[in-house]
Amino acid sequence: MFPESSTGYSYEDCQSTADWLLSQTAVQPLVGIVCGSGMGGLADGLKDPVAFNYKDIPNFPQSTVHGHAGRLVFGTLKGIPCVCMQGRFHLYEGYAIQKITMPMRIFKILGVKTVILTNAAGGLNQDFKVGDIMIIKDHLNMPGFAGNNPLTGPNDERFGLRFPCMSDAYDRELQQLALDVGSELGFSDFLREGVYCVLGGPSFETIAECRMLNKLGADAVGMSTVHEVIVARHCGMRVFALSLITNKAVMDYDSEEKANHEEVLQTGKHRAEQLERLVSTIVARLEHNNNYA
Ligand SMILES: O=P(O)(O)O[C@@H]1C[C@H](O)[C@@H](CO)O1
Ligand SMILES: Nc1nc2[nH]cnc2c(=O)[nH]1
Repeated sequence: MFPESSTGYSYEDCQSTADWLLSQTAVQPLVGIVCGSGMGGLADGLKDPVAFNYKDIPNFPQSTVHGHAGRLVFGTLKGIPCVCMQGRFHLYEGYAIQKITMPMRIFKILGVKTVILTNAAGGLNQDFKVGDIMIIKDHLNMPGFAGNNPLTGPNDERFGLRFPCMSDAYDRELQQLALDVGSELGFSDFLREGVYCVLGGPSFETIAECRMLNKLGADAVGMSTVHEVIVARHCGMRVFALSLITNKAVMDYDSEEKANHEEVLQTGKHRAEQLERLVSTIVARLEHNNNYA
């Protein structure tokens, strides 16, 4: 039904990839970061980086999308040991959903307690502007409605429960921390909260689809993150996620705007500096609150 949908990676496969990585770096990460389209600069902020190309990591898929470098970078951010995916995997690249989410299980075995995910998204909420940063408070999992969920297949209890709860997927303390940090940094004017909806992509949405998603309660639409969140929560890591609103979803038949990947990457560059400050300050505060887990 879906690409290789019944064949995930076994616990042993994930363990051997994690062991391989740990044998090559002294960094034992407590925080895992996933960079969205055009946001790879987040990884460049890591001190004393040790980087691996995905093609050199056993069992790892390859990045195929412009704006996703395809490197796993270990290092410290404000003194906190981190691992950063400079490039993620998407359903539309043709990978099985279990494959695109496998790095979350590697994070878990590496010792990561908190995962911070970023993405580029189209703004459906009419109050949002291009360049806004939306703290994700909840999601709509459209591929999941059609039966494409990363936890499909045999459940290995070493990762987590067969039926994990998702009503607490996005950690509320971390959302509040991000609001506080954003306010201190003077970012409140472009910091928002909302619901992210994932679709399969790679085509952008029609006008009718955008209108429908907005009516269903989505504030932003994209092609990632939710699958990773489900797998990260399944194995008990705390999750914080944010969307950079890179373009306004087209909701009006008179509009001349057309969604395109170049605009997405451009907006990422514009907000890169603030995004990096927001994320690194949140990471630093995780230490102060001692709230890794
Ligand atoms: O990896 P993210 O979700 O940031 O990437 C978004 C979705 C598509 O991959 C791409 C469209 O421009 O950006
Ligand atoms: N599906 C979707 N993904 C995006 N990623 C960045 N912008 C968009 C968008 O408008 N729609």
